[in-house]
Amino acid sequence: MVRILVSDAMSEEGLAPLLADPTIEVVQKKVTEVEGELDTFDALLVRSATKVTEQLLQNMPNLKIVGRAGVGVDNIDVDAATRYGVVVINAPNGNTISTAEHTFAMMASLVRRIPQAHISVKSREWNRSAFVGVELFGKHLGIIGFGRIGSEVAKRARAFGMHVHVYDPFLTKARAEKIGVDVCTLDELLAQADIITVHTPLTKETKGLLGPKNLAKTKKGVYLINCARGGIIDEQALLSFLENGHVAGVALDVFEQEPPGDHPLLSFDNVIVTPHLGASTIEAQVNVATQVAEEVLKFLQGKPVTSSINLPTLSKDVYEKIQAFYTLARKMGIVASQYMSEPVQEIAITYSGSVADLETTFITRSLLAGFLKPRVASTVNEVNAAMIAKERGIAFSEKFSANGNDYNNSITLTVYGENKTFTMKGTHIAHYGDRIVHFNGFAIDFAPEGHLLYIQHHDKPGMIGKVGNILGDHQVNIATMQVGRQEAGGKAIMMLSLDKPLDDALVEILEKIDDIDVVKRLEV
Ligand SMILES: NC(=O)C1=CN([C@@H]2O[C@H](COP(=O)(O)OP(=O)(O)OC[C@H]3O[C@@H](n4cnc5c(N)ncnc54)[C@H](O)[C@@H]3O)[C@@H](O)[C@H]2O)C=CC1
Ligand SMILES: O=C(O)C(=O)COP(=O)(O)O
Repeated sequence: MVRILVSDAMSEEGLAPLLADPTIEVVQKKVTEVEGELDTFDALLVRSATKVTEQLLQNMPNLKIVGRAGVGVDNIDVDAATRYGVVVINAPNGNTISTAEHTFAMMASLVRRIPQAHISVKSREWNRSAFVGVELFGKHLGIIGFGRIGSEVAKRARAFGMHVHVYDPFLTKARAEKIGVDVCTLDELLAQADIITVHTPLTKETKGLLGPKNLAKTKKGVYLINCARGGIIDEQALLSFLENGHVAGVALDVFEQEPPGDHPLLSFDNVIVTPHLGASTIEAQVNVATQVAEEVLKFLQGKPVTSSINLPTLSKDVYEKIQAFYTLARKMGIVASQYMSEPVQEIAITYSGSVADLETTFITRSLLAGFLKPRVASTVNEVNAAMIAKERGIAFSEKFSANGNDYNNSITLTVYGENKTFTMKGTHIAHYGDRIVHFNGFAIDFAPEGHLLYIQHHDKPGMIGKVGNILGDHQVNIATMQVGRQEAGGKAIMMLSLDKPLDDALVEILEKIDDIDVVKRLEV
């Protein structure tokens, strides 16, 4: 039974695919309520409240995937998750419209002082002159961060007759032209805007983006809005610019600390606030929960996920094309790692023929994961394979060749060790399967599967018989046997597929046979 912990409030309708699956148990509780059983969960679904720290990941050794029902993953230690081989996915567009609408609601509320007027009337006052606002029409709106939400805000602003200025260092000219916005530098935006709204993620670069220096560059009487992440507008700096009257008003949905407690910003009449409600609509919550539920389900069924933060993104089409090579590469990695039972410095992979045209990042990661698996105690998979290889000083490279070298497709793997170099070549043949067609300098043809026994010997009459007799005497059945040699009477190899793994004693007996140089068990 797969166990999924849903530790923040999530739409039941969205979670339906998981709740309906009889092989899955969904536990909807806070982390603190299940401390004794954290090691039993396979998946963790969160919103922004749960902090997925390295400590929590350590306490959940069975965890395979974290699903964020929303956009921001700043509450998840993605680096640590990657190190532990845990996939992190989010639901990137389910709450875009809701957050853009909330931003706009905040903007209108801010300039027309609706929350303040509301409190006044509820207090039985009728003070029309105290709540004179300004129009949005004709004003200059500065949007910092022009991704999904920023661009939806821009559409709405244009419908209100506003002039839109955008700052986003990663926005391509082509996209800006297509949307028809005025792209400017941050300084230009700060100087021109009557209202500034931020829609970036919280990163090292955006933390404090609107701090004392940049706030000083804004127009006197500017309005500021943050419906993205607390800290993009520096709260301390904001206090002084409100105190000196430079900033006319602020709308905040998010805070550096949530909840903000008794924060001095809350005392200002011209600061309006909501408790991180950007994504809090029925529609957005169904959308994001559905997106993560479907993705987690796919992942648990071994299918590719499309919204991973720490894995290359794969569409279903691409996955179907690479699937066979992904499996072949994994097996080649496992075999090579056992054959090269010594420290290695470099793994070079050449993709030839039809496979060279495919998205190979994932195939390479699969090969690396296979290679590292027998060597590392912790989980190793496509998420962390490249990182673990780097940590262990193993360089890897990919080369591509249109020519399949006698095969429609092939993957050639060369492993450079401290004392020797090992090469193998594999191919995938439709309706036939994975074959290793070159091994350690010998042409051969075997399936990289099950309990394999590799023997390197001198090409002499009777060698096959000797090996066969010893295995037979010890009740080890040989399922298949392939042989290869470089030249008659020279070096030769046998690759046997056995019905059960060989024990150490039998390996020693085989090693003692005259003219046998190498005996290696390869478990795939
Ligand atoms: N208040 C709420 O409940 C919600 C808040 N959010 C937050 O809104 C923010 C934006 O979300 P999306 O639009 O979906 O993300 P997105 O990834 O589509 O857009 C972010 C944009 O910021 C830009 N950017 C990155 N670094 C920048 C920098 N240094 N300066 C200027 N631009 C920069 C990126 O190029 C990108 O275009 C995120 O922080 C997200 O967590 C999202 C949903 C709900
Ligand atoms: O999606 C995001 O980034 C949000 O900020 C929404 O947060 P929430 O899921 O409402 O806690």
